[in-house]
Amino acid sequence: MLKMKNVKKNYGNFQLDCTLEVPDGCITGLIGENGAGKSTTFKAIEKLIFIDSGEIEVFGKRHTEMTLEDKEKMGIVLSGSMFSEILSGKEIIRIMDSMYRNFRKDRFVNLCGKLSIPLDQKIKGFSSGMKAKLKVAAALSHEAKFLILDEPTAGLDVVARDELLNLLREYMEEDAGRSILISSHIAGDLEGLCDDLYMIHNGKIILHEETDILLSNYGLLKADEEQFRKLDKSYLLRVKKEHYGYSCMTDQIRFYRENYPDMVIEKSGIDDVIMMTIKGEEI
Ligand SMILES: Nc1ncnc2c1ncn2[C@@H]1O[C@H](COP(=O)(O)OP(=O)(O)OP(=O)(O)O)[C@@H](O)[C@H]1O
Repeated sequence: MLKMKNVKKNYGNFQLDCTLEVPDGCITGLIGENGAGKSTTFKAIEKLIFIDSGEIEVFGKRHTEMTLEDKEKMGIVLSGSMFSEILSGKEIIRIMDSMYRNFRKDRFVNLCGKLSIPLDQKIKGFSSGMKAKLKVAAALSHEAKFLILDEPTAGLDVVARDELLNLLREYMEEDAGRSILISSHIAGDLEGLCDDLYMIHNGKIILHEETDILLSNYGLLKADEEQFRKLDKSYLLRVKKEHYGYSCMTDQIRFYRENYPDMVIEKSGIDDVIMMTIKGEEI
């Protein structure tokens, strides 16, 4: 669905250098802290900015060869506001209808009902959660094959976030050929949804892994100085000095559990993997 190869964009001290892929039928997540480069990556895909170098391919076509029809097959959620505040939900329907040949008004109205978005009110009266939900309802209403969702859960409470993630799962179930690229700085949102995850830090992809593997094979070893000295370090990815000795991240938790039964070894959550990848040192 999407291939990005060495896509570079310079903004003064910041340089994006991104290589990633979203396979057909998959949900791929992009996780990174504020300023990591998530929105810049999305804007590059959506052709909202010029890139300095690199290659982007969407729907098997080079970016430069994309037609208006191809663009209509992308369902986009931008991180900032997308619709003018003076518009009402009903006016959004008119705009969407004129923009997308495949706009499904009944679907949009139905989604807005499900998400408690009042279509007769102006957007300026919406809460930030309602504005976030409106953007997703619009992206899901024109038969897009590829959803590109930049922080769609930002500003949502736990219940609304769950509702929205369920809508995305349903959208994928309707058609096996659809794909999603979704960003968040909340790992919990993405781990229950995505097939694979990329982590971006300072504009660079620092880790790419299937979510199942991240959750089943990655672990954190807590070793004192003596344990660390004797430890087989073949399968350690990152090490960090701690007051008790060292915390070590591995993607072979079974190996260490079998061979070091006396050591404290915990499964790592995605937040741990992010922390260790950023703060830990390579071994
Ligand atoms: N138009 C621009 N001009 C100059 N610098 C920019 C511009 N857009 C983004 N940047 C810089 O690029 C870097 C990455 O920003 P980006 O918005 O991609 O991060 P992000 O991961 O989406 O962050 P957040 O989670 O805060 O939205 C930041 O340092 C930002 O200041």
